[in-house]
Amino acid sequence: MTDEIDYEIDAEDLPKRMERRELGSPSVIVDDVHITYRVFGARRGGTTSSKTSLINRAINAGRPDTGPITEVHAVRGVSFVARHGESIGILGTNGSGKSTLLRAIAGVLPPSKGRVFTSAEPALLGVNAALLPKLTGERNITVGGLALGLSAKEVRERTSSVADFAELGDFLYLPMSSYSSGMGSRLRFAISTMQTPDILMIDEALATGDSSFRKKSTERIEEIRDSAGTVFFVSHSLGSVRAMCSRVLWIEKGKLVADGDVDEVCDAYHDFVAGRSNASAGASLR
Ligand SMILES: Nc1ncnc2c1ncn2[C@@H]1O[C@H](COP(=O)(O)OP(=O)(O)OP(=O)(O)O)[C@@H](O)[C@H]1O
Repeated sequence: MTDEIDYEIDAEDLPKRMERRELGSPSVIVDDVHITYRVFGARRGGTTSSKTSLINRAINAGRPDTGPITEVHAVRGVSFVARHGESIGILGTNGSGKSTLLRAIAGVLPPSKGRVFTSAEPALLGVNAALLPKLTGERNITVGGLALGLSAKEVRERTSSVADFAELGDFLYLPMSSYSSGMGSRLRFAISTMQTPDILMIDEALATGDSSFRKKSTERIEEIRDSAGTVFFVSHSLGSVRAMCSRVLWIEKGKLVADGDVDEVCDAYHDFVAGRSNASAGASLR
């Protein structure tokens, strides 16, 4: 499908490419990681056989019936090593396992098999980053800053610069539920980077930013790389990945199909998506 690549960002809107840097020691080691979701109550394709469901029924007698269980094998044996100073783009078509992999690296989802080692606790910045819609922007900055391990004094000192970065204006004192999606994602980015994280993981969070915010956030990502941090960046925008990343991982159906040079992997991914979309257009004409 063509909408899997975001063509809406103009090339001139994008910041200039990030400079190459000397790479440091490993910051993240992902070793043959598999992640399987178990979905309860699915109606079709459940993994329970009639024999096991009989046993389950006997064991669960008297408990509420959750129905059969379907397993979704979202990540299948992914391995790579990330180093300090790298900015790594993660590409893949819808449902290929990008967000799942990111959440496993962040420690939010335990792998069902394999291991993840990180040199520090990663800061996961995603569309679902835990900000509380009923609280004002100001309170969210306080809660987010404390959750990142800053002291109350540090949070107070940094609140106005976070609000300025997120361009909230007077909305700072209004509940987040009144924010536009762009404001929300700017605030998420500003909070997640109020302390320079060793490992920053960004999941589509810049998609709603305008070009000036993209420029500012790219500069902030550069600063994080300068301080020898590692940045992971999940995006459907090939332009942003080309501009912001020094390496690209491409995941398809849960498997790592390419890991390497930004232009080589982006070009191959582009051709793959274009080929799929041509094939489906051909199929619909028949
Ligand atoms: N909580 C969940 N429970 C069950 N299955 C899930 C869950 N989250 C994701 N999945 C499934 O795991 C697979 C990978 O999903 P994931 O969100 O990681 O893909 P993605 O590459 O980030 O997709 P997208 O680009 O559409 O955001 C998909 O088949 C999805 O349906």
